[in-house]
Parts: sequence; C-alpha cells; structure tokens
Amino acid sequence: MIAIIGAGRMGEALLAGLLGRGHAPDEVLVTEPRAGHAEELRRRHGVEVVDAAEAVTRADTVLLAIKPQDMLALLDDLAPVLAADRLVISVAAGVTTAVIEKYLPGDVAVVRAMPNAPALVGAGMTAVAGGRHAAAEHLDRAEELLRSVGEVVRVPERHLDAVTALSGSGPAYFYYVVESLVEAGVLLGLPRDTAHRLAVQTATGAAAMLREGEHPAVLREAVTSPGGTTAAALRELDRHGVRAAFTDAVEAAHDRSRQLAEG
Ligand SMILES: NC(=O)C1=CN([C@@H]2O[C@H](COP(=O)(O)OP(=O)(O)OC[C@H]3O[C@@H](n4cnc5c(N)ncnc54)[C@H](OP(=O)(O)O)[C@@H]3O)[C@@H](O)[C@H]2O)C=CC1
Ligand SMILES: O=C(O)[C@@H]1CCC=N1
Repeated sequence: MIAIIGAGRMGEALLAGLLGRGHAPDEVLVTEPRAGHAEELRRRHGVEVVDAAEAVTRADTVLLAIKPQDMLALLDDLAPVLAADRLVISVAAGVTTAVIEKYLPGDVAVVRAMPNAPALVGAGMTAVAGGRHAAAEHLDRAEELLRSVGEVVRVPERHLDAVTALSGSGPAYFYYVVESLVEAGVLLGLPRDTAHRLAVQTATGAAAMLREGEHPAVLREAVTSPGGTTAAALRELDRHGVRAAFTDAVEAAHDRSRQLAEG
C-alpha cells in the first residue's frame, strides 16, 4: 500500500500517473486536509482519503508531496505514528534526507526524489538519492514506484538541487518558450489557435528528434540554412543573451532549492 501525503499539483500528478499505470485505486491512500479537494480526489480517482496517522499505519511506502515550507510541521505529526519499517519518499525541493531523518524515529529509510510534472502522462523524469538508512532494497522500491510514471535516474544527494533546477522546474521553461512562440506568431498575424498548434507540434517534433539521441547542436545546425531565416533568428537570441539567461535561471532555481532546505 502506498500513501501520498499532500495531493496538490505534484501529488495528484503522481497519483494519476500511478493509477494510469498498473496501480489499483485500493493500493493507494491519500491525505489531503481541504475537505472539498479531498472529495474531488475521491470522485476523480476512486481513492480513499484518510488522515496522515491512518495513512502511515496502513501503507508501507509513504510519499511526501507537500511544500518544503510545510515539511517540518508534518514530520512532527508523523514522528509518533510512523513505524520504523516504513519507506519514506520525499519529493520536496531542497529538503535533505538528513533533515527528514532527524525528525523521524529510529532508522526509518528515507529516499529523496525529484520528479517532474509530466509524470501525469507517464513521461516524467525523476532522480532519486537514498538517505543514511536507505538500503539497496529501499532505493529499488522507490525506483520501481517512480518508474511507473516515467524515467528514473540515481544520483548522489548533493546533485539533487541541480536536478531540481534542471528537470524538476524544467517543464516550466519549455512551456514558457512555447508561450513566447505563440505570442510571436500572433504578433505576425497568425490566428491564435494556428500559432498554438504550430508551436506545440514543433516542440513535440523537436523533442522526438532529440529522443533519437543526436546532439542538440547538430540538430540546430541542420535547421540553420546558410544566409537563411534560422541564422537571422538565432543571431537575435544571442544578441538578447538568451543562453546566458537560461544559465542564470537554472542557477537561480538551484540557489532557491538550497534556500528551501534552510526552512
Ligand atoms: N509542482 C511540480 O512540478 C513539482 C513539485 N515538487 C515538490 O512537490 C511538493 C508539492 O508541490 P506542489 O504540488 O507544486 O504544491 P501544492 O501546493 O500544489 O501541493 C501541496 C499539497 O499539500 C497539501 N498539504 C499541506 N499540508 C499538508 C499536510 N499536513 N498533510 C497533507 N497534505 C498537506 C496542500 O493542501 P492545501 O492546498 O489544502 O494546503 C496541497 O494540496 C513540493 O515540495 C515541491 O517542491 C517536486 C517536483 C515537481
Ligand atoms: O517550483 C518548485 O519549487 C517545484 C520544485 C520543482 C518544480 N516545482
């Protein structure tokens, strides 16, 4: 049995991803404090919504998907009711396994994971790292669970803030680019729905080409005809410092993840 504590955007994406990929609704318990949202979760997914104490008593795997800022209060509530043989998986940005271990009793196994939003459609990217008491068996269990919503990679925990900045927040960067292209198309006179369709299929096609394994620089060169339109566009992106902006953006997300660790 899996308990998901906190079914906001990420918790519900993981819930829907798990249910859509081989987990039955009666294998998952959810904890969600807002009565209205709890009712919606029951209706939408057919899962039981219970309080945290009941969830951690009945489930052997406890997935924490609450905001980092709410984590310490939740750990305080869980500590007296969490049995030592539970596996705790936290997806909270910034919060280290050492902090979680400090608040939980005994030798509870903790795995820190950083998934991303496309888990909702089974196309997630998750990185996992084990805490002090996480054995190979715990990492295997966490990896198997998260593999049902996409790809999983193991990293040393010191890399998880960088992972958060790149693939955790990453979908938002691509959505931002697509939004910008749509607005540019509208500026040039395209109907909004046509601009949207062109931008989304271009993003999807470019992603499919990347998946074939070719380096992005090689793919970009193949689109850039000598003296042509793409070269003119790329010169403007360079002139506006877009590459540097991405570097700074990812670095800012990394720094923010580190700050969140401080509470
Ligand atoms: N969004 C994303 O793409 C990703 C998010 N994450 C991580 O996932 C976590 C959640 O983020 P996100 O889903 O965006 O945030 P949300 O605010 O959407 O979700 C948090 C949920 O937790 C609920 N909650 C708060 N306190 C408790 C509690 N004590 N017990 C049970 N549930 C509680 C909230 O309920 P209420 O609204 O009623 O307060 C809310 O539904 C964060 O730690 C974030 O770092 C990781 C990877 C990607
Ligand atoms: O924005 C956030 O803090 C979370 C973590 C990664 C993606 N969303």
